[in-house]
Amino acid sequence: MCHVLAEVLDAVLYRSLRMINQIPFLSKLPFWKKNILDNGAETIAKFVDKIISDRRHGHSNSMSDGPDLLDLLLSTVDNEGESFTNQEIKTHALTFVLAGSETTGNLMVWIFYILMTHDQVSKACQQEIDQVIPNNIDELTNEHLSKLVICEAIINETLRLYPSAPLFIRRCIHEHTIGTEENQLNIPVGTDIFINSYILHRRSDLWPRPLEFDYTRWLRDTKNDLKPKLVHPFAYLPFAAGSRNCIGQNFALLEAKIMLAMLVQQCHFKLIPGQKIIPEVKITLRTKYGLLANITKRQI
Ligand code: HEM
Repeated sequence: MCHVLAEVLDAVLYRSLRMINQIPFLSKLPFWKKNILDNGAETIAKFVDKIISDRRHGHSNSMSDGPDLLDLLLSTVDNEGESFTNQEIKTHALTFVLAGSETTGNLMVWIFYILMTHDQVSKACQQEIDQVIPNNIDELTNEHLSKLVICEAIINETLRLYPSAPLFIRRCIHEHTIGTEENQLNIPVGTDIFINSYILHRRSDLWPRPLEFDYTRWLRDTKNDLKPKLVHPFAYLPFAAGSRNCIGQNFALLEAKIMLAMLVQQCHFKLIPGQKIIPEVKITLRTKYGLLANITKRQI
């Protein structure tokens, strides 16, 4: 299934970047990886149908302590007592899996790439975690997590240099004219605009020393605990913005902080030398050839 998903994501990206998916007439023609998209979509739909049907008939259970997302989707009713249809459950479940797994997974890869290549960052991170989190703890509490300010800053800075979802599209609903008097650009209603946060986050007019990994730019004010103000409200868009921004952003940041804290507390990571680390966009921003590390248990 992973192989099919990867192929479909690849086809979606190929078609979106060539504007094929955005033009209804072109999107129906049997070219440009359309067969991969159609066959893949069918395979994935069957796979998810089976998961839903197994859960409905009690052949599978939530693997967490309480109900999982699928249980919630199956049991939710609206004000009129109507449940979600199978199609709606399938769409929501798939959206959450697709939007929530590769993005956070790739964020963790980039965080560990930074830690393994930036000694000072790694030391500061480990020191903070060792200070805040007792060795024998089973579960992190909110109190522990809110004290991990360096971890928070490292996550923010990693998402600046390596935003895991670097491309998103917005459609213009009011005509706009942007640019300078000599160099004006008119954007008519209906224009699809690709926003590239990878480039946005590296703009030297918005970020001092834009290519340098400097987590201290995100450290909160020690007196009032406020985050530093951005030079422009839309200078930083790892989770997009507006009414269709990432619904899972708070969950993702919390999940990333917990994983970072537990892994750094328990393990030692060393980059295997001689690797080419090249960022590649396949819907999400990943390392083209993976990231190999030696992981050993820390003596604590
Ligand atoms: C580091 C992790 C994550 C990043 C960088 C990220 C980024 C984004 C971005 C940029 C969008 C906007 C896409 C667009 O407008 O086309 C988005 C949408 C979305 N994300 Fe995330 N995301 C992350 C994690 C998650 C998680 C963990 C979940 C779910 C548990 C999630 C669920 C969603 C959903 C459902 C949408 C669509 C919202 C809508 O259209 O109204 N994301 N995400």
